Amino acid sequence: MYVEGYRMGELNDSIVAVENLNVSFLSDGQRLPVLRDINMEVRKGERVGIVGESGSGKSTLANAIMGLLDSPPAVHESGAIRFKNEKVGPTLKEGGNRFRGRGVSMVFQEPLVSLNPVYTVGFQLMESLSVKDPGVTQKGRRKEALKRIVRTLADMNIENPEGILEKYPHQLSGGMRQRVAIASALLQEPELLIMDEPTTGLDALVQLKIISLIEKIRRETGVSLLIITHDISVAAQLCDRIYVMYAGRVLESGPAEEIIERPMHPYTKTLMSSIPHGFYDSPDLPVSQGEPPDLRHLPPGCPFQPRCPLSFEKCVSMPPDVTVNDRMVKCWLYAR
Ligand SMILES: Nc1ncnc2c1ncn2[C@@H]1O[C@H](COP(=O)(O)OP(=O)(O)OP(=O)(O)O)[C@@H](O)[C@H]1O
Repeated sequence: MYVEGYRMGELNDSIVAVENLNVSFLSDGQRLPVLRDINMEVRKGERVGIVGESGSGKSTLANAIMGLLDSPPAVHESGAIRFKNEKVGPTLKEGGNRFRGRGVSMVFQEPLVSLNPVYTVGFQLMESLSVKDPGVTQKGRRKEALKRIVRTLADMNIENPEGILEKYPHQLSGGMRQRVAIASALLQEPELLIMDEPTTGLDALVQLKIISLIEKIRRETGVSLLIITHDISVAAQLCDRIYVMYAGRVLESGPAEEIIERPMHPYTKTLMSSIPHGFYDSPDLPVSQGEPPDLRHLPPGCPFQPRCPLSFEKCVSMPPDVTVNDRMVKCWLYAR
C-alpha cells in the first residue's frame, strides 16, 4: 500500500504506523464505524498533526494507538498498528496500555485525566519517572529522582518547581496543569509524545506559551510528536505533516506547509476558511453549513458530500486515494 509516495513501514525511521485500521463502537446494538481505513505514520523526530472537527475520530485514533480501546464498546474490525516496524498486536484487546514504558506517552485532552486528582504532583511525577527507571524511587536514589523532576518542571517554564510538588492538580491553574501533564509524559522519556488538544480550553496567551513550549521540547529532546487538534492553525504552527480527518476517515494528508498554502480537499478548505483572514491566505470557499455527520447515517460515497459546495454526481461513490508526490487526497475532483 502506498501512502504519500512511499511504502509505509518500509523506512527504518518509522516510530508508529497505523495500517488499514477499522474500529467501531457498539451503540444500541449497532456497530458504529468510528475509524475507517486509517493509514498514517509518525517517523523519527517528526511532528504530525491530526486535524478535524469534533467527532471526526481524532481521540479514538490516539486511544487506539495507545492500546486503550481494549474492551467493548470498542470493536477492532481490522488493521494493524506497528511500533518501530514491529506489530504491536493485531487486535486492540492485546494492547492494554501496550506502550507503557515502551516509548509512547500521551497527554490527554483534559489534564485532569492525565493527572490523578487524589495524588500530589510530586508523587505522580515520581511514578512517571519510575516507568522507565523502576529503581529510581528506592531510598538511596530519591534525591537524584527529585532533582530530575524539578529540572523537568523548570524546563516546562514553571517557576519555583519545588513549590508545586506538594500540591494537588486541582490547586493549579489550567495552563500549569497542562505543563505538569507534559512534564509527567516527558519523564517517561518517550520516543513519541501524543498530545490531544494541547491548547484547547486555555486562554489565548497561555495557548501561545504552550505552543512555544512544545516547540522548545521538540527542539531540545528530538521527541516525535503526534498533535491532535480541531484547530488547523495550531497544527500549522506545530507540525511538519498533517492528516485531515472527517467522519472517521483521512480525507487529505501531506506536508503541513503545502496543506496550509494549497489545501486540496473541499473539507480542508472549509477548515482553512475558519481561520481569521490575514493569518493565512484563507481560500475563498464558503464555510459549509450543517451539522457534523451522523455516523449512523453516513451518505453513500464521500462522507463530506452533503456539505460540500463542489460535490457532483460521482461523489455518491467513495473516491480512491489520489496520491500526488507526497500528498494524498480522497476526492473525485482530483480522480477524474
Ligand atoms: N465510548 C464510546 N462509545 C460510543 N461512541 C463513542 C465512544 N467514544 C467516542 N464515540 C463516538 O466516536 C466518534 C468519534 O469520537 P472522537 O472523540 O474520537 O472524536 P474527536 O474527533 O476526537 O472529537 P472531540 O474533539 O470532540 O473528542 C463520535 O461520534 C463519538 O460520539
